[in-house]
Amino acid sequence: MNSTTGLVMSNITHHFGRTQVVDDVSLSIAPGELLCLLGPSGCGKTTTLRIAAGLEVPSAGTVVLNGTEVSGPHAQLPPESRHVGFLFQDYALFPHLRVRGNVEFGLAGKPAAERRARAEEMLDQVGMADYAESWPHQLSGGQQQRVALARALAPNPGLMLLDEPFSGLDKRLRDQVRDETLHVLKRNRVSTLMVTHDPEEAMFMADRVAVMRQGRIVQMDQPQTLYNQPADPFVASFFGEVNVFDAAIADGMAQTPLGPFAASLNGAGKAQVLIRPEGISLDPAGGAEGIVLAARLLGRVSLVHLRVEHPTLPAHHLHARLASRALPAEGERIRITVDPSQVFIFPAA
Ligand SMILES: Nc1ncnc2c1ncn2[C@@H]1O[C@H](COP(=O)(O)OP(=O)(O)OP(=O)(O)O)[C@@H](O)[C@H]1O
Repeated sequence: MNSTTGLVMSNITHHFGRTQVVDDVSLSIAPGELLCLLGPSGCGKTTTLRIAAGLEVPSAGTVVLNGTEVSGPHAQLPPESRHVGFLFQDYALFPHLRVRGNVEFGLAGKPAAERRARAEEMLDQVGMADYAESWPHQLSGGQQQRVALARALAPNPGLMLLDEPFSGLDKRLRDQVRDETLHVLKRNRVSTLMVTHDPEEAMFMADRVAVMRQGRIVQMDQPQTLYNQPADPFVASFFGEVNVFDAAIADGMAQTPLGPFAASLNGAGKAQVLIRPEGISLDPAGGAEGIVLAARLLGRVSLVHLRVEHPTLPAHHLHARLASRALPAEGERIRITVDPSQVFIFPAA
């Protein structure tokens, strides 16, 4: 990417007192790209976003925004000079201003007619044009969040920063507002850094995802690459439950109760084999047999608890997610097969 556009954060490190919470983070966001920081609570996502915003001064490293150093040895610009837009869970609308006044707020200094036209354009984009004269307290949570998005985008920021912006909404509304937000951000081609702890949300929103753990970026790539080629067990299991087997490697194969799987690890030794529940399917010709302990329809998929036995390896309790709605009976013996693309083998920890 051209280093004069978008956001470039280089070797960012940050300490609170003696605790290091961001550890040598480097990332870049191209114009119009949406990058999600994804990770468990306390891994340093929000601190990284606050450093990009100018709300936190990093202990070391540089932040360059659209070609200008905004944080680093030569400059430390305050948030209001960075031309960034914010959308936070609790970034409330100004209660004393009507919806129109809220959206016009960031346009101070522009002629009144221009402010009004821009506010109307943005309210129209987020489907809130009919509410311009409403007060914030008259709106639902989802409507307020749409107005907050219009307000943040109205000044045409060079970067949008979103911190768990949908977590205050209930699930149904969240899905809808999330979808609308993605389309509005993409239509406006604004570079966006978003923080979430929800892998599904990251995959829904992001062009690329940076998975963070203990202040470091563990893997940064397109969502499908993270899902299909996770760098380590932490990334693999962050995208959903996995069945875990401790396995010995013999002749390049990891030995599990579900059969051997080709392992490209060097030499013999011990491995950790992770198998996604959706990688297991019923197959009368399958090579492994399981006893059904329980089976539940979860909606679009069924979850089947299986006990798998093996002549020489310990028995294993595992979960299979089946697309089928026909549930096997408790106690039934079924044959299963495993999709190798849903099997990940790493050296044992
Ligand atoms: N102002 C502060 N002073 C001291 N410690 C802080 C401060 N802000 C955050 N921390 C600590 O830094 C660590 C990283 O916090 P941060 O908010 O960046 O993580 P996060 O990944 O965004 O987690 P969460 O989703 O829970 O907010 C945490 O251990 C947190 O307690």
